[in-house]
Amino acid sequence: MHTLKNMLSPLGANTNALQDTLKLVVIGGTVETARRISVSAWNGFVDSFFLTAHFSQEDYPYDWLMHWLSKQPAWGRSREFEITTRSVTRGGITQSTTGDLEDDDDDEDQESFIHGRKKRKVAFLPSLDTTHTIYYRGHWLRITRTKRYPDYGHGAALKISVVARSNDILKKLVLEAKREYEKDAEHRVHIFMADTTYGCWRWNGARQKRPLSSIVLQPGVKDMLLADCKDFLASEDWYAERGIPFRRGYLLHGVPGSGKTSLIHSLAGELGLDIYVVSLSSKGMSDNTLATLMSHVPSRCILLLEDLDAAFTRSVSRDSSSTGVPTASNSPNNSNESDGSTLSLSGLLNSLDGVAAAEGRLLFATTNHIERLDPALSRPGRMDVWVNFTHATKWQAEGIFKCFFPSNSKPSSSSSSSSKPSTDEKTDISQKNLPLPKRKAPGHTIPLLDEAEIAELAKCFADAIPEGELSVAALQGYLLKNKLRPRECVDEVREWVIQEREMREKLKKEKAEREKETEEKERKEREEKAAKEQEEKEIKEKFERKERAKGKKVHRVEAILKLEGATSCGSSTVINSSGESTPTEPTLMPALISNSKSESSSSSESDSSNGGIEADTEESMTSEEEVDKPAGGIPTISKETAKEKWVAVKGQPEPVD
Ligand SMILES: Nc1ncnc2c1ncn2[C@@H]1O[C@H](COP(=O)(O)OP(=O)(O)OP(=O)(O)O)[C@@H](O)[C@H]1O
Repeated sequence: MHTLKNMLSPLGANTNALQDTLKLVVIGGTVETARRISVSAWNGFVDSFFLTAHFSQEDYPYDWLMHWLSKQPAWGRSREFEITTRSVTRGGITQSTTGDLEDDDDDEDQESFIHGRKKRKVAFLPSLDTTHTIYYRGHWLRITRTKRYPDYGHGAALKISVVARSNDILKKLVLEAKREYEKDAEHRVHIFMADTTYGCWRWNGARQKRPLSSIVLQPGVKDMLLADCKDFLASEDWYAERGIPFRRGYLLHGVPGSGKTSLIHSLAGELGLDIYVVSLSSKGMSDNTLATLMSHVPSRCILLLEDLDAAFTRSVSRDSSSTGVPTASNSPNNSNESDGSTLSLSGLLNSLDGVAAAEGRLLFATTNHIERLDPALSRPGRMDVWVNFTHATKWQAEGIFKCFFPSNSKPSSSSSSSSKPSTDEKTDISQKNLPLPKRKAPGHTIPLLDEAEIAELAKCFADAIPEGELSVAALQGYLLKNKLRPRECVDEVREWVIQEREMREKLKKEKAEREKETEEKERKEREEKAAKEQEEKEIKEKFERKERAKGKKVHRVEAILKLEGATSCGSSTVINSSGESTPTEPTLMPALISNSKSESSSSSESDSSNGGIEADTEESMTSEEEVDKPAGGIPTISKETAKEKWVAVKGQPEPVD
């Protein structure tokens, strides 16, 4: 300090202020350094005593823990946290926590609406990049949530540290979180979609399970499928013993709106499996991407390939060279051309059952056009069970009517016989548990009819529905419109069927007209293209003929000059590629040069002397004559020479066309 004082003394009165500033800087720096040292020492201490577990968003334990954390009362007291009304986890479960902003006395079972909109509940979560401490089973947990790729909006990670001798506490924590997560996710089906950009699966939401009884199919179909799936999932050892790949494929094909997708969703709920959806025609799909996706499918899940035929409007051949690039003949959808999709059928087949393909999954594929599928794709081993979905039968119409209208559970005495479906002998076991009497009455008032009346109405409804003409989705649409008027719905159904028919006829006509117009347009385009091509061809031919004619002239002049050179004491002429000649000897040559040089002009003169009748295409003929008869008829060489020249020209080999 003394030295500093000595150094600053020449500065006079300002010295004191400067000294104070410097003192502050030195003290501040020392304090900050001490703080940093103590923080890093503390971190070192913590790291050496704490057990730390890391959880990545890409894996399930992250979801379990986030779900568990969202339920911890500690967040209600925390001074820094994140509030969200979005789904807390991949499970899409928004939890009512201690910090819930809604009234706590809201009945869980009661639907709560404000102005027709459902009230949103909020969840409290650990905020990003902050370390939170919560107490769990006699231990203090330090929890840090970070985002690894903030720019991409995903890739979060969780770090949990605890002071403990063994990692039992962390194991207990993860198990508890898993149990709670699974309990809450019990009533939901998780959907994952293929991300073709990154070649990974993205969680797309969790849907409420759909009861299998709400799917109305011909008797026995659902039972058969459910039993088959259950049997498969339970037979891993059986497959292993026989060396058969542990995979099973189901091909659901048929008309649109017949319940293919709904059935898969329902089966997933029944079997407790997640659904992994791949749209083969999506942008950027390639053999490699598909193979990567398939190799990351978990062992017990449903893998759904939607609209299988759509992918192969681009590639119908099993040829390994097939790149999936559309061709004129097999590509009705030319927009695929530039979508970057390079999926080939062989690529798909390899990813389905190649060495890297996942085992233990149930493969479901849907298509509206089974006839478009390559037999290699639908052969047993790839697609073991085929189910055809048709338009609604009367039996289905009756079933779906019963699904829509609840009845009070007391059957009337008069109707026990008529309450059975008309085709009672075909009893679908899964259809027995239709949720009719058990269903909770929603907010709006559906008149509760007794079972007998419902059965009667359902039968009348089915009678009015033509067999195999309308889709179940169309029937559902009609019933939805009349969901509060079961009786009127039946009274008006015949009228609706007529309207539907008319509408379908109209749409069919419009479609036919559109197709005709498109065809006409395409035909015109083809014709225009052909005409253009023809025109271009003609121009090219004309040009080539001209070129040939020029070539001939050059040859002939060369021949003449050679001939002349031979007769006139060895004088020589060099003719360059453009047909111009360069005399090396003056003897006789001026006349020859003028002859050869004036060829083009003489040609045009000759043309004009013919009154312009000879067009370009005839130019070669005219030129030939001109070589024999020089322009203006003035002989530039002697008769004898001309004769020799004629002989020489005729002696030239004709150029091959
Ligand atoms: N057999 C059925 N039982 C119950 N509901 C059905 C049935 N078929 C269709 N639906 C209803 O129709 C709607 C469309 O059904 P879904 O999407 O399952 O048909 P899809 O056959 O998969 O059609 P697409 O081939 O066009 O994909 C759904 O809301 C579903 O509830």
